[in-house]
Amino acid sequence: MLSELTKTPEDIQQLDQKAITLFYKALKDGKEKVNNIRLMVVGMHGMGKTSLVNNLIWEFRNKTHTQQPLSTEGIDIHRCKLMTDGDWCLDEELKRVKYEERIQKLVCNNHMSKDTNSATAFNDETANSNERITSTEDRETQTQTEPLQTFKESLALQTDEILQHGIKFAKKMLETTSDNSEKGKALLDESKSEITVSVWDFAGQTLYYSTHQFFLNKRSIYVVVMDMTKCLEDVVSKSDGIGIWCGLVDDCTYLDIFKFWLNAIHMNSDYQSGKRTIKPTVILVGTRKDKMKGSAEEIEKKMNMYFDDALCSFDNNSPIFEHIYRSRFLVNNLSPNDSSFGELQKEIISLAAQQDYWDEEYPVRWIHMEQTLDKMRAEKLLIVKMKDVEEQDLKNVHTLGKEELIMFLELQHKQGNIIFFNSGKLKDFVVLAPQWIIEAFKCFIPHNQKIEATVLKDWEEYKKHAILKPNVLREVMKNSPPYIHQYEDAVITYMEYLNVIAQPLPNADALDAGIPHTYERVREETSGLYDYNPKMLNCHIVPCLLSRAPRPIDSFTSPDKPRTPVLAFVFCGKFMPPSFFHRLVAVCIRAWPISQERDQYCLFNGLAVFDLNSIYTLRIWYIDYIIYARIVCCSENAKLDNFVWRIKEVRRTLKKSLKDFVHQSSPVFDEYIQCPDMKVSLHNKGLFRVKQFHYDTEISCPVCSIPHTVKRSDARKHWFNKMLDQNDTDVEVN
Ligand SMILES: Nc1nc2c(ncn2[C@@H]2O[C@H](COP(=O)(O)OP(=O)(O)OP(=O)(O)O)[C@@H](O)[C@H]2O)c(=O)[nH]1
Repeated sequence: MLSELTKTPEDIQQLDQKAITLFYKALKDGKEKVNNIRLMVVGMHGMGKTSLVNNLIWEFRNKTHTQQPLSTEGIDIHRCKLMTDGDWCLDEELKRVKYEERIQKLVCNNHMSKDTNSATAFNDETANSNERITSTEDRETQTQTEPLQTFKESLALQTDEILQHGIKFAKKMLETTSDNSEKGKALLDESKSEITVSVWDFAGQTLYYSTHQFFLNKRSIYVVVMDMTKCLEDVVSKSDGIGIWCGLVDDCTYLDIFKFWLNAIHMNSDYQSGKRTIKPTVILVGTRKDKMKGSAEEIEKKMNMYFDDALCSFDNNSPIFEHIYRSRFLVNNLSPNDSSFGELQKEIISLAAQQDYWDEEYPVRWIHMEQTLDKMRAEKLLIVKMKDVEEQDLKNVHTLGKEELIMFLELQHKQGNIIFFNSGKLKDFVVLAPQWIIEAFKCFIPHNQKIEATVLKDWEEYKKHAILKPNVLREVMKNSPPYIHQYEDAVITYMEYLNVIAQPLPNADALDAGIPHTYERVREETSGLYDYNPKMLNCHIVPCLLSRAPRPIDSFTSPDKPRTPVLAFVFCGKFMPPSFFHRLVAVCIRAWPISQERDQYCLFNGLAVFDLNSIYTLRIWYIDYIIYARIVCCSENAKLDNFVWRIKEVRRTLKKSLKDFVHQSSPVFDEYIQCPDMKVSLHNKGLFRVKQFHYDTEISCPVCSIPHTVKRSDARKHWFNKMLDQNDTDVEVN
């Protein structure tokens, strides 16, 4: 019943009962509506994103701001607040006042609640019913929660100090106003506003796709920026930043880039099929209006045609359309006083106000911890140890205690403000500035680092074969900024978690050569996968750097040897970021030894081979939006039927990993089997949707020269369970 009065954050509803009880207890001390808008400005390098962001923020537009934002090459984040006229100004100097006001409000509310106790009584009653549900668990949490009265008293003691600050602030603002500054007046009026906008200016690195899950989420409003002077079909030239684009496709066009961003937004949107939860969050913005020819009406029409053409390249029933907001904007960034910027600001706020998360309520007593994190950020800390956060918590007026602190951090993570995982080694760190993760990723990408002569040879091997030996890792760390190398453990842990790097297993030869067989087997709960950590093989592989071109896939298999049909994971919307394949390779590297040919790992750009045992190997490769897998036996006498349980296990590992990479519950890929009679595996030919065999016992093959059908039993042989014949559902193919 409490949730009828309180707009419970959706993220809370997904927590367990114990955490929910803890949250409601925290709410009893006061709650506040939180309306933070995350605005993600995305698009390719040079499209005009930064210029657009500058025109949206008062200080940048009027060039009054000298202080550099917390910035990395990857993303600039500006925290803004609304002024009375709807314009946005930087929030930095107001932060302290904002916290004080929020606390004052809590104190007032609590005083009032002494007189009119109905709401609290209701809360108490509901909480009591919660207590009844989880009585034993709750006793534990109760001991961690400071009594409400003590909290109120400690706040009351602080009230004077808070008011003093409030008065000081008011004076300061009046002084500004006496300078006839319109802005000063507006700020003073509006300092009560609860709406904040954090504007994220993304550089165009598609290479960092593995990290996008931390930035693109369902709690964001997106502005996708396109330069109206670039034709959709034009190939992006190297000087336009293809290095940054980094091989998503060769010869990629502006249309590819547009589609890349919309697909990336969709994949990270937590869209649930069937539940129709997509609400438009994407605003399309065209830049360089000044360079377009024609009347105002004509150029508006051209902009609409441009975006219509771009959107029409998606399939008819694509969910992408549901993300797109009806209003589009055309701007000239060189004209800061153009009214379109104000209109865009208003549209962003109104769009955010329509989202499910708008007006969600959070405990006011979390303000201190928010402030603590902000203070740490102000000290330019991008990442901190969890124990430091715990220490700070103890110093706060109201200590949250470990359990509530963890819940607070997990929710901050879900909102995209920090990165925090309460599991494995990751729980020892709190990433205060999510862009740190891009910095960490970047140090593994060779650029013009100065390399010690003693390491040069291994460095060259790293660039060529993506093998990161400990000395190269040390060198990479040495060359990185202090906030990276001082946190080397965290860098490695996060990069392993993201499957950017992986430690290989020793293969059978290495074991025969006397390398001890006792691996430390660590279950990383965060990845859900077993992570063998053979200490003696201390090197890592960085799959996204694999550049060696593979031989044709059929040179790896012979039609005369026992082999499974080709299993294909076909991505919906004809889009799969290459990083999905790289991450899958990382998972496989941890699961099975990498096959070797003439003492070289069989790892290529787009293809990898693993030893499942001494005679069976797994090949995985990808082309465009399809990932393929085939298991092959090198002994003519062996029977695949004797290996069936391992084959199914391999499929489950591949499928589960791909599912984990996608941050939404609706399926984004489908499983297909290639015609088992095809001698040579051809890309996107002779593929049969496995679920189709639920309805059909055989399907005719349109590809093979000799007309034939593919039988259900043949299609499902090896990779799938026989029981599928009866029990397969459309949701899960086991
Ligand atoms: N004529 C004209 N030039 C523009 C417009 N918008 C941006 N520019 C220019 O285009 C260049 C690139 O603009 P940026 O805003 O830095 O582009 P970006 O997308 O942020 O690029 P990255 O920061 O590299 O990702 C700058 O020289 C801008 O002055 C526009 O509307 N009209």
